[in-house]
Amino acid sequence: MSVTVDPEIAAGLDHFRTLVAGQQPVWPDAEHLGSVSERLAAVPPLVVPAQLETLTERLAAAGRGEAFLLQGGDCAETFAEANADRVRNKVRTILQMAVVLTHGASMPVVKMGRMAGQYAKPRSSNDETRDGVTLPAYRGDMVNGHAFTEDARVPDPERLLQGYTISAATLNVVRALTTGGFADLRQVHEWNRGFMTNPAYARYERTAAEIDRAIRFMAACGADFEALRTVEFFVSHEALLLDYERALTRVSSQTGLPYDSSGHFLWIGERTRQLDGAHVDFLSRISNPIGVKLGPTTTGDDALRLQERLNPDGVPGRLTFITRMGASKIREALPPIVEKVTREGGPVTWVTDPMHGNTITSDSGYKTRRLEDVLDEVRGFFEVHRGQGSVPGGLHVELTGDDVTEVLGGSEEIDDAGLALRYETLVDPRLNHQQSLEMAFQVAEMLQAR
Ligand SMILES: O=C[C@H](O)[C@H](O)COP(=O)(O)O
Ligand SMILES: C=C(OP(=O)(O)O)C(=O)O
Repeated sequence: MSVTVDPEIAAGLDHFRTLVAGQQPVWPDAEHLGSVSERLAAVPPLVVPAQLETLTERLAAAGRGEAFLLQGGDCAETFAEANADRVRNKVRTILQMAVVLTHGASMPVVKMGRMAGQYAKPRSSNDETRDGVTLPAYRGDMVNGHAFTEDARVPDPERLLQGYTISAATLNVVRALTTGGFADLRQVHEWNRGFMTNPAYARYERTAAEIDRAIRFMAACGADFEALRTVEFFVSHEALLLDYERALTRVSSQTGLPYDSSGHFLWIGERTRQLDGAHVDFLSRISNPIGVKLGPTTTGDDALRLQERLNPDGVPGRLTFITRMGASKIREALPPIVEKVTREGGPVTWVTDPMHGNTITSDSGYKTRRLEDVLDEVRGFFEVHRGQGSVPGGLHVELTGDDVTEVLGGSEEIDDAGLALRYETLVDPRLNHQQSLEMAFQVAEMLQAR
């Protein structure tokens, strides 16, 4: 008698439940979580396997130095800001940065949002205390509310369903923008409209004028520009809430492989990358392209073991290491890691996150970062890879398309007093639209030198 084994069980997708999972909310009602998980297991996927294969190829190209990954978006997306304006502003910022990079370095740019799913956050502390009152920390809109009240801070599984719905709606806007004409390269001037008063925008305008001229020249030569109408755009988030990620995982009837349909690219954070932990186990079993954040305490052995565990077959583009060392540490901390993985491991796409190792508290008490530190870490990243003969394959940044004042510096010289003007993030500080463009111009120069 033949026995049919459920493909999800055969793939060991629930093995992570036997392991330690860091940074999980304490859900007050296990039955409620169970019923939400069942509902999520039946919803349509947000992404499909063919897109994941394409992205794996793109990331492999970035790993070989034939493309460059630009991954950006909010630290913590919120449900309230999942509206057309905010999504459009972020997509536009990424498109503008990509234009600057492509133009400056003649390099295809793989465009990816930290978007449509970035609703859960790891925290340094489980609690937050204000004026003698202690409540559970805010862990992202997919877990609890940001308001400092007892009710809001209780983790609520219904938020997982809301997160799915809002991810779907966000993805819908992203698709409409990237395939419906807004992202057409012939709109390169239009994206800058209303932003013309500072040096980064003026510089962007000159780049746009050159691109425009080149397009008009090619059009006059009879070139077909239909391909410029749409852009390939992927979405990503931290795979933190394993109950959600597991419920969104489907086994493809075509390939027989499990894929997590919650986003194209998923990463594990610095706080949950333990080799014997639940997150590494779960990500080792899905076939999406995946990333791991590596902080300054990572050893070469840690990185090598992760590479062996998460990409045992050495598939190019499957694994991205996103290093986030801090500007003052990267030049010492990164070389031994790159050396070990390059000498003894399989293919890896190396990406820099110059945000998370450079967080400081300003004198007035804001959690912030200095743009100069952020840029210095990117510079260090390029220097280390040049020294090691490896490839700096991409940039991962926390940014917004709006004129917030959360990061110090830039040509508008945001200082400590200026932070108060428009400090809106619920967790970590993001580059604003103009700082993002400034960064793109500097990174384009580094890429050109590469
Ligand atoms: O985005 C990264 C982390 O979630 C964040 O830095 C944690 O912030 P905390 O130290 O305020 O908890
Ligand atoms: C938490 C994050 O980063 P890290 O894991 O690098 O601290 C993040 O990118 O939101």
